[in-house]
Amino acid sequence: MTFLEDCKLRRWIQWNFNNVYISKTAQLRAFCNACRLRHCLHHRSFAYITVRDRLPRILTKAVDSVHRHMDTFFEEHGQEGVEAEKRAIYLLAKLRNEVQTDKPALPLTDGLPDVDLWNEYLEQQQARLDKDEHPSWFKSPWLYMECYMYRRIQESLQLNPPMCDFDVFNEAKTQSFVGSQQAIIALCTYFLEITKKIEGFKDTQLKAELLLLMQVALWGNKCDLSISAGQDNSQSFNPLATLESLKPFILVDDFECVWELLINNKKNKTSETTCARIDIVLDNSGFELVTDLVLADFLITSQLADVIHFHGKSIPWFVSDTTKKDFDWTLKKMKEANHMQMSTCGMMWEKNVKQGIWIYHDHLFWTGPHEFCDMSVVAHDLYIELQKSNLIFFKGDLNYRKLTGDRKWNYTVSFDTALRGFQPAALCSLRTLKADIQVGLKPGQGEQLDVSDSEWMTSGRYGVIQFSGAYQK
Ligand SMILES: O=P(O)(O)OC[C@@]1(O)O[C@H](CO)[C@@H](O)[C@@H]1O
Ligand SMILES: [Mn+2]
Repeated sequence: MTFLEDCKLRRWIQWNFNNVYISKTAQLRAFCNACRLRHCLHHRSFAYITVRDRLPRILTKAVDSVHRHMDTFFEEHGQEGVEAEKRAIYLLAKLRNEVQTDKPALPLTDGLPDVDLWNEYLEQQQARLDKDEHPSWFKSPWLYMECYMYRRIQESLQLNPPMCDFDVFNEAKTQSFVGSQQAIIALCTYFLEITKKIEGFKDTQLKAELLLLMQVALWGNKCDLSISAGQDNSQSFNPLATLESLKPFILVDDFECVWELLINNKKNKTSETTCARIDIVLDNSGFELVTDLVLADFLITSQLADVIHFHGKSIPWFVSDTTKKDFDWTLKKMKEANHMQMSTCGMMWEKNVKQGIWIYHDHLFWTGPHEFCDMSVVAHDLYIELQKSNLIFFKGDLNYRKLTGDRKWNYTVSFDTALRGFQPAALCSLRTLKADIQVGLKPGQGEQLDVSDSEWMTSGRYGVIQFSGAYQK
């Protein structure tokens, strides 16, 4: 086919696609292929198994959590509280039925500030389908529907005061922290030993400790209650003891890029006025949050950073993601711990917050439906804020899916390409693989893993330290 013929064919396909002259199913498949978003159409896909099995289990646990709270609510709010809980349980059970029977997604009605954004997104999804078709749990993009479920959980509570601030995942998150005590003690003990000697450290020693603590923060991402559908998966052993054995499971290791950026920043700091800022887009509370706080403290103590900005979630999200309440509770529990190393860290961290060295944000964008390449338009204020950073760490799998748009990329597509223009600053993903999407691999690397370990993309056994530095300020 000549170049001219190829161009004509492409124009014809595009014209047909735009003019919907192709059958509905072919259109939907063409839509899937064109945007390569992952839907649940394929009954063996991880997306399908998630929506069919895991999301209903998470909703059942949410109902159980509200149920278990009934007595407390009666004591606090009397019969009005009990009635509110019953209505919330009804809405959660209705949501579970909608998921299991592939009902159409519904507009939100709870009046929270992001309602219009969510409902406009729903309208955009609808506009891509025929009039008699509707965005639904098994036919619409997995990323959107999974985020939408957590926003509907919030609606179930928001519509029934005084349930608005109830966190259906709170028990699971606090249990995850309590169950990880030994690992937290081991990590804090190690970290405090570093802080005693760090003044005399050469750059090579700083580099070695940064690598170690970034790996601890990477593997801390295994402790995620969405993948376990709420089943406890605390960190039960010393996280430092397994780092060496886990190294082969790091599929992309851009640590050197991160180190070069940070140490050059530190050396080139012109004056005391220039402030080296690092942002951490948080993921799960519990043990993973503690690994992030230790990493953040190391970045300050080593003078690789002067200020750390944390970004958490504004509502309970993907079961274990960190909210402001979780962040504050974790610092308080650390400080109150009856173990010296934990309480010492907790007091240091509370001081960092009080002195403005650590700053916490929870922009609504992080609990919205959008991929990160939409941020500069949908949440321009947040994009501008992130442009002030020297380096942004993105923790976890959901952030990785939103960074790369949850497309079915080929394994060897570059990370920069998959970001599709999302470049507020240099960024580094610390992610354990728990969804079937991965970019930036070497030729043959993904195919080899397909053969050696069929679950390599979803088991959480593998991880990446993946950097993108080409950005326009
Ligand atoms: O972002 P995290 O906590 O690392 O993982 C979130 C997660 O468990 O939830 C989704 C599947 O339900 C996937 O994105 C991923 O498996
Ligand atoms: Mn998470």
